[in-house]
Amino acid sequence: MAMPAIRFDRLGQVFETRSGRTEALRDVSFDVARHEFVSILGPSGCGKSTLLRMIAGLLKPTSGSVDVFALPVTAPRDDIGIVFQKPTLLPWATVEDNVVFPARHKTGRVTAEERGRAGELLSMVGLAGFEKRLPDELSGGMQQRVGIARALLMDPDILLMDEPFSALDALTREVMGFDLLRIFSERPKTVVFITHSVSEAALLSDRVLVMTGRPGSILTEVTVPVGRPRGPETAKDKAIHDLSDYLRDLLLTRHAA
Ligand SMILES: Nc1ncnc2c1ncn2[C@@H]1O[C@H](COP(=O)(O)OP(=O)(O)OP(=O)(O)O)[C@@H](O)[C@H]1O
Repeated sequence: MAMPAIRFDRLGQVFETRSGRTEALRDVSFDVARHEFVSILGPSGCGKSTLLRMIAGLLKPTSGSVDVFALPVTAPRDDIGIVFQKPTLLPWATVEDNVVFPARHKTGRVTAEERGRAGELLSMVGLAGFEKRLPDELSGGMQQRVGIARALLMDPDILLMDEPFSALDALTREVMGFDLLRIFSERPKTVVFITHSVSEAALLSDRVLVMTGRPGSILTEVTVPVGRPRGPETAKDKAIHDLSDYLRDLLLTRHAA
Protein backbone atom coordinates (compact mmCIF):
# COMPACT_ATOMS: atom_id res chain seq x y z
CA MET A 1 0.00 0.00 0.00
CA ALA A 2 1.15 3.55 -0.75
CA MET A 3 2.29 5.73 2.13
CA PRO A 4 -0.78 6.91 4.05
CA ALA A 5 -1.37 10.64 4.37
CA ILE A 6 -2.18 10.25 8.07
CA ARG A 7 -1.34 7.40 10.43
CA PHE A 8 -2.44 7.02 14.05
CA ASP A 9 -0.54 4.34 15.91
CA ARG A 10 -1.79 3.22 19.35
CA LEU A 11 -2.48 6.80 20.23
CA GLY A 12 -3.65 7.72 23.70
CA GLN A 13 -4.50 11.01 25.32
CA VAL A 14 -4.92 11.79 28.98
CA PHE A 15 -5.72 15.31 30.13
CA GLU A 16 -4.53 16.23 33.62
CA THR A 17 -6.13 19.39 34.93
CA ARG A 18 -6.69 20.90 38.35
CA SER A 19 -10.16 19.41 38.36
CA GLY A 20 -8.90 15.90 37.66
CA ARG A 21 -7.75 13.40 35.08
CA THR A 22 -9.62 12.59 31.86
CA GLU A 23 -8.63 9.72 29.65
CA ALA A 24 -9.94 11.08 26.34
CA LEU A 25 -8.50 8.56 23.86
CA ARG A 26 -7.21 5.00 24.19
CA ASP A 27 -5.31 2.88 21.71
CA VAL A 28 -6.45 4.62 18.54
CA SER A 29 -4.92 3.23 15.35
CA PHE A 30 -6.02 4.00 11.80
CA ASP A 31 -4.68 5.24 8.48
CA VAL A 32 -6.10 7.75 6.04
CA ALA A 33 -4.96 7.30 2.45
CA ARG A 34 -3.94 10.30 0.36
CA HIS A 35 -7.06 11.90 -1.18
CA GLU A 36 -9.41 9.75 0.85
CA PHE A 37 -12.47 11.32 2.51
CA VAL A 38 -12.90 9.85 5.99
CA SER A 39 -15.65 10.83 8.41
CA ILE A 40 -15.54 10.29 12.14
CA LEU A 41 -18.75 9.65 14.07
CA GLY A 42 -19.02 9.12 17.79
CA PRO A 43 -20.78 10.24 20.95
CA SER A 44 -20.16 13.72 22.35
CA GLY A 45 -16.89 13.90 24.26
CA CYS A 46 -15.34 10.78 22.72
CA GLY A 47 -12.29 12.69 21.53
CA LYS A 48 -13.05 13.53 17.91
CA SER A 49 -11.86 17.14 18.09
CA THR A 50 -8.84 16.00 20.08
CA LEU A 51 -7.85 13.70 17.19
CA LEU A 52 -8.04 16.59 14.74
CA ARG A 53 -5.98 18.84 16.98
CA MET A 54 -3.28 16.18 17.01
CA ILE A 55 -3.17 15.91 13.22
CA ALA A 56 -3.01 19.70 13.08
CA GLY A 57 -0.03 19.79 15.45
CA LEU A 58 -1.96 21.77 18.06
CA LEU A 59 -1.70 19.05 20.69
CA LYS A 60 0.90 16.37 21.42
CA PRO A 61 -0.38 12.86 22.24
CA THR A 62 0.47 11.50 25.69
CA SER A 63 1.16 8.05 24.17
CA GLY A 64 1.47 6.54 20.72
CA SER A 65 2.01 8.64 17.63
CA VAL A 66 0.43 10.48 14.74
CA ASP A 67 2.36 10.79 11.47
CA VAL A 68 1.55 12.96 8.47
CA PHE A 69 3.17 11.78 5.25
CA ALA A 70 5.36 9.45 7.33
CA LEU A 71 6.72 12.23 9.57
CA PRO A 72 5.76 12.65 13.22
CA VAL A 73 3.67 15.77 13.73
CA THR A 74 5.59 18.27 15.82
CA ALA A 75 4.06 21.61 14.83
CA PRO A 76 1.33 23.05 12.60
CA ARG A 77 2.05 22.55 8.88
CA ASP A 78 1.25 24.73 5.87
CA ASP A 79 -0.21 21.86 3.88
CA ILE A 80 -3.03 21.26 6.38
CA GLY A 81 -6.18 23.39 6.34
CA ILE A 82 -8.53 23.40 9.30
CA VAL A 83 -12.19 24.29 9.61
CA PHE A 84 -13.12 24.62 13.26
CA GLN A 85 -16.58 24.22 14.79
CA LYS A 86 -16.42 27.93 15.62
CA PRO A 87 -14.75 29.75 12.75
CA THR A 88 -12.62 32.13 14.92
CA LEU A 89 -12.56 34.99 12.41
CA LEU A 90 -10.63 38.20 13.02
CA PRO A 91 -13.42 40.58 14.11
CA TRP A 92 -11.78 43.75 12.79
CA ALA A 93 -10.94 42.35 9.34
CA THR A 94 -13.32 42.15 6.38
CA VAL A 95 -14.62 38.82 5.13
CA GLU A 96 -12.14 38.95 2.24
CA ASP A 97 -9.21 39.82 4.53
CA ASN A 98 -10.16 36.91 6.77
CA VAL A 99 -10.10 34.54 3.80
CA VAL A 100 -6.66 35.73 2.60
CA PHE A 101 -5.28 35.64 6.15
CA PRO A 102 -3.40 32.31 5.66
CA ALA A 103 -1.49 33.86 2.72
CA ARG A 104 -0.60 36.97 4.70
CA HIS A 105 0.41 34.84 7.66
CA LYS A 106 2.68 32.67 5.52
CA THR A 107 4.42 35.25 3.31
CA GLY A 108 3.55 38.63 4.82
CA ARG A 109 1.76 39.70 1.63
CA VAL A 110 -1.24 38.81 -0.47
CA THR A 111 -0.93 38.45 -4.24
CA ALA A 112 -3.58 39.53 -6.75
CA GLU A 113 -4.03 35.86 -7.60
CA GLU A 114 -4.77 35.01 -3.95
CA ARG A 115 -7.33 37.85 -3.78
CA GLY A 116 -8.91 36.50 -6.95
CA ARG A 117 -9.03 33.04 -5.49
CA ALA A 118 -10.59 34.37 -2.27
CA GLY A 119 -13.33 35.94 -4.41
CA GLU A 120 -13.96 32.65 -6.21
CA LEU A 121 -14.08 30.70 -2.95
CA LEU A 122 -16.48 33.22 -1.42
CA SER A 123 -18.87 32.88 -4.36
CA MET A 124 -18.54 29.12 -4.12
CA VAL A 125 -19.71 29.22 -0.50
CA GLY A 126 -22.53 31.62 -1.44
CA LEU A 127 -21.02 34.82 -0.06
CA ALA A 128 -20.47 36.86 -3.23
CA GLY A 129 -21.20 40.50 -2.36
CA PHE A 130 -20.18 40.10 1.29
CA GLU A 131 -16.41 40.54 0.70
CA LYS A 132 -16.21 43.92 2.45
CA ARG A 133 -18.46 43.07 5.41
CA LEU A 134 -17.19 42.46 8.92
CA PRO A 135 -17.73 39.05 10.54
CA ASP A 136 -20.24 40.26 13.13
CA GLU A 137 -22.47 41.49 10.31
CA LEU A 138 -22.89 37.84 9.24
CA SER A 139 -25.01 35.01 10.61
CA GLY A 140 -23.36 32.03 12.31
CA GLY A 141 -23.81 29.89 9.20
CA MET A 142 -22.28 32.59 7.00
CA GLN A 143 -19.30 32.87 9.34
CA GLN A 144 -18.83 29.11 9.12
CA ARG A 145 -18.74 29.42 5.33
CA VAL A 146 -16.05 32.13 5.57
CA GLY A 147 -14.04 29.65 7.65
CA ILE A 148 -14.40 27.04 4.89
CA ALA A 149 -13.24 29.48 2.20
CA ARG A 150 -10.27 30.46 4.37
CA ALA A 151 -9.23 26.82 4.87
CA LEU A 152 -9.28 26.23 1.10
CA LEU A 153 -7.31 29.36 0.13
CA MET A 154 -3.86 27.76 0.17
CA ASP A 155 -5.19 24.60 -1.51
CA PRO A 156 -3.90 22.35 1.30
CA ASP A 157 -3.39 18.66 0.64
CA ILE A 158 -5.08 17.76 3.92
CA LEU A 159 -8.29 19.36 5.12
CA LEU A 160 -9.50 18.82 8.69
CA MET A 161 -13.14 19.71 9.26
CA ASP A 162 -14.76 19.74 12.69
CA GLU A 163 -18.55 19.86 12.27
CA PRO A 164 -18.14 22.52 9.57
CA PHE A 165 -21.85 22.68 8.75
CA SER A 166 -23.30 22.61 12.26
CA ALA A 167 -24.65 26.18 12.01
CA LEU A 168 -26.32 25.65 8.62
CA ASP A 169 -29.91 24.70 7.89
CA ALA A 170 -30.43 21.17 6.52
CA LEU A 171 -30.83 22.20 2.89
CA THR A 172 -27.85 24.59 2.75
CA ARG A 173 -25.90 21.89 4.52
CA GLU A 174 -26.58 19.33 1.84
CA VAL A 175 -25.80 21.80 -0.95
CA MET A 176 -22.51 22.81 0.73
CA GLY A 177 -21.56 19.15 1.06
CA PHE A 178 -21.95 18.54 -2.66
CA ASP A 179 -20.16 21.83 -3.45
CA LEU A 180 -17.23 20.60 -1.42
CA LEU A 181 -17.20 17.27 -3.27
CA ARG A 182 -17.13 19.16 -6.56
CA ILE A 183 -14.13 21.22 -5.40
CA PHE A 184 -12.36 18.06 -4.28
CA SER A 185 -13.00 16.37 -7.61
CA GLU A 186 -11.14 19.26 -9.28
CA ARG A 187 -8.49 19.58 -6.58
CA PRO A 188 -8.24 16.28 -4.72
CA LYS A 189 -7.80 16.46 -0.97
CA THR A 190 -7.31 14.20 1.97
CA VAL A 191 -10.24 14.99 4.24
CA VAL A 192 -10.94 14.12 7.86
CA PHE A 193 -14.47 15.21 8.59
CA ILE A 194 -16.17 15.20 11.99
CA THR A 195 -19.94 15.20 12.02
CA HIS A 196 -22.87 14.19 14.18
CA SER A 197 -24.95 13.47 11.08
CA VAL A 198 -24.91 9.82 10.00
CA SER A 199 -26.45 10.64 6.62
CA GLU A 200 -23.88 13.37 5.96
CA ALA A 201 -21.08 10.94 6.81
CA ALA A 202 -22.53 8.30 4.47
CA LEU A 203 -23.17 10.76 1.66
CA LEU A 204 -19.79 12.48 1.58
CA SER A 205 -17.21 9.89 2.68
CA ASP A 206 -15.21 7.06 1.22
CA ARG A 207 -15.00 5.53 4.68
CA VAL A 208 -16.70 6.16 8.03
CA LEU A 209 -14.99 5.52 11.36
CA VAL A 210 -17.25 5.03 14.36
CA MET A 211 -15.82 5.72 17.81
CA THR A 212 -16.78 4.39 21.23
CA GLY A 213 -17.62 6.68 24.13
CA ARG A 214 -14.83 7.96 26.37
CA PRO A 215 -12.10 6.90 26.42
CA GLY A 216 -12.60 7.04 22.68
CA SER A 217 -11.29 4.29 20.46
CA ILE A 218 -12.28 3.03 17.02
CA LEU A 219 -15.33 0.78 17.35
CA THR A 220 -15.64 -0.05 13.69
CA GLU A 221 -15.10 1.30 10.21
CA VAL A 222 -17.29 1.04 7.14
CA THR A 223 -16.43 1.64 3.50
CA VAL A 224 -19.21 3.53 1.71
CA PRO A 225 -20.34 1.28 -1.16
CA VAL A 226 -21.16 4.13 -3.56
CA GLY A 227 -18.96 5.56 -6.32
CA ARG A 228 -18.26 9.13 -7.35
CA PRO A 229 -19.21 11.65 -8.55
CA ARG A 230 -21.99 12.05 -6.02
CA GLY A 231 -24.75 14.61 -6.04
CA PRO A 232 -28.36 15.19 -4.95
CA GLU A 233 -29.38 11.90 -6.63
CA THR A 234 -26.95 10.02 -4.36
CA ALA A 235 -28.99 11.18 -1.37
CA LYS A 236 -31.82 8.96 -2.66
CA ASP A 237 -29.57 5.91 -3.14
CA LYS A 238 -30.73 2.86 -1.17
CA ALA A 239 -27.14 1.97 -0.22
CA ILE A 240 -26.78 5.39 1.46
CA HIS A 241 -30.04 4.91 3.38
CA ASP A 242 -29.10 1.40 4.49
CA LEU A 243 -25.68 2.57 5.64
CA SER A 244 -27.19 5.53 7.51
CA ASP A 245 -29.63 3.18 9.28
CA TYR A 246 -26.80 0.83 10.19
CA LEU A 247 -24.68 3.67 11.59
CA ARG A 248 -27.62 5.15 13.50
CA ASP A 249 -28.43 1.77 15.09
CA LEU A 250 -24.80 1.27 16.00
CA LEU A 251 -24.57 4.65 17.73
CA LEU A 252 -27.91 4.19 19.50
CA THR A 253 -27.05 0.72 20.77
CA ARG A 254 -23.70 1.91 22.03
CA HIS A 255 -25.36 4.92 23.59
CA ALA A 256 -27.82 2.71 25.45
CA ALA A 257 -25.09 0.28 26.58
N1 LIG B 1 -7.58 20.91 26.87
C1 LIG B 1 -8.29 20.00 27.57
N2 LIG B 1 -8.14 19.86 28.90
C2 LIG B 1 -8.85 18.95 29.60
N3 LIG B 1 -9.75 18.11 29.05
C3 LIG B 1 -9.96 18.20 27.73
C4 LIG B 1 -9.25 19.16 26.92
N4 LIG B 1 -9.66 19.00 25.64
C5 LIG B 1 -10.58 18.02 25.65
N5 LIG B 1 -10.75 17.52 26.90
C6 LIG B 1 -11.65 16.42 27.29
O1 LIG B 1 -11.41 15.35 26.39
C7 LIG B 1 -12.63 14.70 26.03
C8 LIG B 1 -12.77 14.70 24.53
O2 LIG B 1 -13.03 16.02 24.05
P1 LIG B 1 -13.29 16.34 22.51
O3 LIG B 1 -13.59 17.78 22.39
O4 LIG B 1 -12.17 15.80 21.69
O5 LIG B 1 -14.62 15.48 22.20
P2 LIG B 1 -15.56 15.45 20.92
O6 LIG B 1 -15.76 14.03 20.58
O7 LIG B 1 -14.99 16.33 19.84
O8 LIG B 1 -16.90 16.07 21.48
P3 LIG B 1 -18.14 16.81 20.76
O9 LIG B 1 -18.75 15.81 19.82
O10 LIG B 1 -19.05 17.12 21.90
O11 LIG B 1 -17.60 18.02 20.08
C9 LIG B 1 -13.72 15.44 26.77
O12 LIG B 1 -14.01 14.74 27.93
C10 LIG B 1 -13.11 16.79 27.10
O13 LIG B 1 -13.63 17.28 28.30
